[in-house]
Amino acid sequence: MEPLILDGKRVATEVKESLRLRVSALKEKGIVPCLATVLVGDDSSSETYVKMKGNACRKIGMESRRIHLPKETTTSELLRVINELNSDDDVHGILLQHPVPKHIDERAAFEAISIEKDVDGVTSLGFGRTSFGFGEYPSCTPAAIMNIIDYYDVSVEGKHAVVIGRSPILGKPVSMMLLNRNATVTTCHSYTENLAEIVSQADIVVAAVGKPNFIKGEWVKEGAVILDAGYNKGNIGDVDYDSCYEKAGAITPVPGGVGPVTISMLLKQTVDSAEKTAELLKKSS
Ligand SMILES: Nc1nc(=O)c2c([nH]1)NC[C@@H]1CN(c3ccc(C(=O)N[C@@H](CCC(=O)O)C(=O)O)cc3)C=[N+]21
Repeated sequence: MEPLILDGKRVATEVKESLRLRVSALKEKGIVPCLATVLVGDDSSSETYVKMKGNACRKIGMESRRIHLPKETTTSELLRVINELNSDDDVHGILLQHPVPKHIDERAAFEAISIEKDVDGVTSLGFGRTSFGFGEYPSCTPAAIMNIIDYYDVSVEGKHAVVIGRSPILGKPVSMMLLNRNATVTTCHSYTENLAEIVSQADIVVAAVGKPNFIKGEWVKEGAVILDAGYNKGNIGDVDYDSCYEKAGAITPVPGGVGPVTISMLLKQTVDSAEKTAELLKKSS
């Protein structure tokens, strides 16, 4: 049987439609939700992603402030920029695009983002809260995966979810979020032995390795739900789509799957943050 195509574009469009109304309501109160994006260096695909994020903001009436720093930027210079954004009341969310050039301490830069503005869920505090199940802003790609799962009513409780990848803003937090929804979670990574055998036991497969077409259809159980969070050069996912299509019960395409929803989650969490500012202003006036 042909799998259900999990249409991320459609999910993202619905999320963004609902945000438009919230953005106009905020603007009536004099608050323009604003996301600051920080890009260091001149990696062309990072530039494309950051542009897409800024454009998506403007399309729904939000503001985006784009900060582009040269590749020679030092860790302390980057920290200073982040601290300025932290104390700027007009900025409701900060996104530091990963990866930064190798000489920069990326973890230190992520940690410098204040928790109120960590709409991209990159701080250890944000991760810890998300893991405990009360985090306000989970990382955007994990949030997107959960959003797609919910939109299509994929059942999670008691299911075996196999996550391939354990990065701090993708594999690790999505593993925790699935665990919090009562899945049985296996997190695989580059040291995992018998990967194919583990994947073959999965009801839900989340691919987050960053290796093009890595997950093969032969590994996958008939009827499994496959979510491809991989982004590789040339818009190629981590899932070998054609072979997995034959086996899957449901599958996200690339492009048009997890990616667009990731951006809509970033916008949503920035609007959430702006609404909290509005609440605080109301209380203090
Ligand atoms: N701090 C940080 N947070 C991130 O969330 C983050 C990051 N760094 N670094 C890079 C990755 C990558 N990422 C993507 C988001 C959307 C698409 C996306 O929308 N892609 C479209 C196609 C893109 C195109 O049309 O060119 C699609 O899949 O349909 C892709 C990739 C967010 N990331």
